[in-house]
Amino acid sequence: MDVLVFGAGSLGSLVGGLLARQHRVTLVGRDPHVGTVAAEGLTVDGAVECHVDPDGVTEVPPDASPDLALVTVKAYDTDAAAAALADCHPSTVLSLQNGLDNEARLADRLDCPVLAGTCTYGAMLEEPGRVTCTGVGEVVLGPREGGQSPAADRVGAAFDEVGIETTVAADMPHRSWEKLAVNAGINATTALARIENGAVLDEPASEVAAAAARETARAARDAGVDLSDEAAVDAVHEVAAATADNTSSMYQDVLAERRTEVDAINGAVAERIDAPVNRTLAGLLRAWERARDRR
Ligand SMILES: NC(=O)C1=CN([C@@H]2O[C@H](COP(=O)(O)OP(=O)(O)OC[C@H]3O[C@@H](n4cnc5c(N)ncnc54)[C@H](OP(=O)(O)O)[C@@H]3O)[C@@H](O)[C@H]2O)C=CC1
Ligand SMILES: CC(C)(CO)C(=O)C(=O)O
Repeated sequence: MDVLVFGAGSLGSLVGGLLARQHRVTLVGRDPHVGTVAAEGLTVDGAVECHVDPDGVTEVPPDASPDLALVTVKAYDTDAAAAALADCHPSTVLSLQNGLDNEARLADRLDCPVLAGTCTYGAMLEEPGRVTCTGVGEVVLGPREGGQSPAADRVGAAFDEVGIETTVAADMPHRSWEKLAVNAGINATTALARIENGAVLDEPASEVAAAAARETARAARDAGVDLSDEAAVDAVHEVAAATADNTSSMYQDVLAERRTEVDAINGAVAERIDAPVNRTLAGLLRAWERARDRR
């Protein structure tokens, strides 16, 4: 399979690197990382290890026509990804991003099947040319509207072939909303309280996280997806326990003074329904982002 990874930072480099064990892969990202990959190859270390030689470029090549375009930019760069991919007419697109609506925004601009995905692998770009797998998890993917499709089966088989733990799912709307509830509960709470994921199991953080997850479940039901409050809160507890020592991606962003994905997570819930907890969490993170912009 000819795979183009748009947004070869931490996650894109890990998944692209693993796919490059069997497939022809082009990493589109930033220098000096992609230049180093082009010159010296990509090293994957940590929980999975390999050295591979994908192409590394800063723009989608003019002659590209990939079988699969993998979107791994942050949620706030999704529209730019869609614009860049529109010219190369990929046969299939898969988003592995966190946050709501990434797939819908890609589908608005692209004339091919857009698959939804969730990913619980952990990845960290340590230095140009080297990405660490900080935890083996699972990729779940399928048609964004639910059901089955030949495109989802083909991509699932390509991931399986290189040893990525993969499930092709017929209920992606439910799974995407459940992942959103986990991120809505854990990410902003940990970023604002400056705690590791495991601390979300204890009061008073647990009540904040559970309230954000329950509101997310209500927004899911409002959108026609059957996610109960109890299932959403259970998912937060399961993930917080399984990733107890993790610094959530939003807490990492705050520590590194980077923009967060709060608009696509808590902000997206508060945009859809009256959700005071998510609105407050989003407001506090946005206030921090504004102060950061002024510094
Ligand atoms: N890292 C992880 O373990 C996991 C991440 N995710 C999700 O995956 C997504 C990506 O996360 P992550 O990999 O950590 O993020 P990164 O910021 O590490 O990677 C995204 C990369 O894409 C680059 N990029 C953005 N726009 C362009 C462009 N127009 N052209 C070329 N390169 C571009 C960014 O560069 P620049 O910063 O310079 O713009 C950055 O290097 C997020 O939605 C995240 O929530 C999900 C599960 C696990
Ligand atoms: C699952 C979780 C909460 C793991 O840290 C995550 O997706 C994130 O940090 O963005």
